[in-house]
Amino acid sequence: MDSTLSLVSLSPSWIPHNTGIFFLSIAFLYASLRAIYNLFFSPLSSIPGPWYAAISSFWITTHVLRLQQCKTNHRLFEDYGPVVRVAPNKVIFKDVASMRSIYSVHKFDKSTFYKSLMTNENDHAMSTLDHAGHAMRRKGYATHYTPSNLTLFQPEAVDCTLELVTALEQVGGKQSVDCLALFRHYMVDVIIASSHGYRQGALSKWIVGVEDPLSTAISDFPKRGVLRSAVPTWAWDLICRIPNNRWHQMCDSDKIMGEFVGERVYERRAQMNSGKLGESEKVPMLQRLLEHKYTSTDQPMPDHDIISEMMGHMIAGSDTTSNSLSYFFWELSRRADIMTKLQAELDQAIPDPRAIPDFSLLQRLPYLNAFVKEGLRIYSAAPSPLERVVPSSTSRNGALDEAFDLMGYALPPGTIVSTQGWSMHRDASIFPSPDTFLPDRWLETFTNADQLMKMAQYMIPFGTGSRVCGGQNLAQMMLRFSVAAVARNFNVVAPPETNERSMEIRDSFVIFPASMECKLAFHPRNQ
Ligand code: HEM
Repeated sequence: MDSTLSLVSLSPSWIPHNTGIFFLSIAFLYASLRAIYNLFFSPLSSIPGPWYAAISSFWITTHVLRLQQCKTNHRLFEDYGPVVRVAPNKVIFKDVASMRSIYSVHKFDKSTFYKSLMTNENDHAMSTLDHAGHAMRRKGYATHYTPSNLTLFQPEAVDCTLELVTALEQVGGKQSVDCLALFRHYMVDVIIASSHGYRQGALSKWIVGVEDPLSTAISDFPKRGVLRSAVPTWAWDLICRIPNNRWHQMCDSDKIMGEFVGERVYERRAQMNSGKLGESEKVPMLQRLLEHKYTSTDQPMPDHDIISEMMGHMIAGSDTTSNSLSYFFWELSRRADIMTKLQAELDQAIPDPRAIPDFSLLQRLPYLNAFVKEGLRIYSAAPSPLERVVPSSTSRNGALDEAFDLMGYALPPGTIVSTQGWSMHRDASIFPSPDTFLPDRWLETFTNADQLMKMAQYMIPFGTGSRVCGGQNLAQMMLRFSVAAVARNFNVVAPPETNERSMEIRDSFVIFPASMECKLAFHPRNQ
């Protein structure tokens, strides 16, 4: 009894008079104990990496916010080897066998990072985390992007590309154009043509200075996402009220796209219901989704899922392709040697510069293909860590709490694990002089078949495994159409403001130039 009393009477003297300091001390003690646990006692303690990355996520977050995550991770691989702990619960690796195991064999679920890519406050294929839920969604759209189905949309792709050439001719090299915007509008037209089945005319509007609100919304969406994830909901509602039209437009980008797609969904459903749509082999993706039934429920795909899926493809397909193209042409503007070889091949293959050949012919042009592959190696649009989560069991017999073996390290369930294209594509043992843009490394010779196969295994510009880019065939087609048509018709010149510094790569899942623009002049060639 005495002792209890003395404890009670003693306790106030244990608590510092200032409660703020008391709670700060508790927080500090907790953080220190956590840091000690993370550093010395966590199951990930034996994995190489800087100590400051192991104790908290703060360090890697600063690099994410500085838009330098890929380069930072790459330096870590150089310093610590192919497996690195980058945060208390995050491990990155650079290894082909582990990559196959995680993305293709075990098909780990995605990390919650992907929720930041949700559209219309709803999931689409890319943001669906779990494997089963994703498989159901992917089934709805996958056939749209098969090579044979895309062949049906070649006329639209060619039309859009000819419009691109005409637009550049109108400018006539007299002034430079921002390629990020130019190719975004081009890709919006292509994607809308194949997914909705009509011409948006975004590029023709842009070239005469008329805004296309849909293209603006697509470009605003990622910026909105970054802001949206950084502030709490109540603060988001407040900052969206800042009285500025351009600001409102950015805040509303998700809504603008949602309304655009929503209207088309209801319109097309009405046409389908009234039997106005005849039988046709050429079916836009929207119609495919409207006819799709989820296998788990045998119910039609709900409209809000269709809207989000359509929006997801607009976002996934436009800035990725346009940013890659901008970097491809920037490279051509400063590498006369490459442009000369490319134009020599194109001049022969495309005698009439305005007659864009069939895609099957472009696929057979060795230098064009080598150029695109090298472009996707160095300027792959999404070279960031593709995060997955170690599940509670990776064994076939369903044993629980089994650690996953990653190159000799046991990763417990819940660990976030990833590889990044940036580093796979810059592995010097596979790609000699990895930072040099060298299309010739991809050209077949009598002796390099093994080397080419190895290089192909390390190439993941479109991701890999069950979550590989759904639109990669469309992207591959459009990269070839646009490079062939533009390089056949124009020489590319970079004005002084477009230089190493302005084009330095920043990454926020997708890459973009530090200056947020890529101005280039396209001078018509003397044919
Ligand atoms: C150069 C252009 C492109 C690049 C570099 C690229 C890259 C990628 C990557 C790396 C992923 C995988 C993300 C992950 O595993 O976490 C992905 C997913 C996806 N991409 Fe692309 N992409 C491009 C163009 C396109 C186009 C043109 C479309 C369609 C119009 C598209 C639609 C998609 C979709 C739907 C997904 C999600 C796939 C799924 O989970 O089912 N992409 N893309």
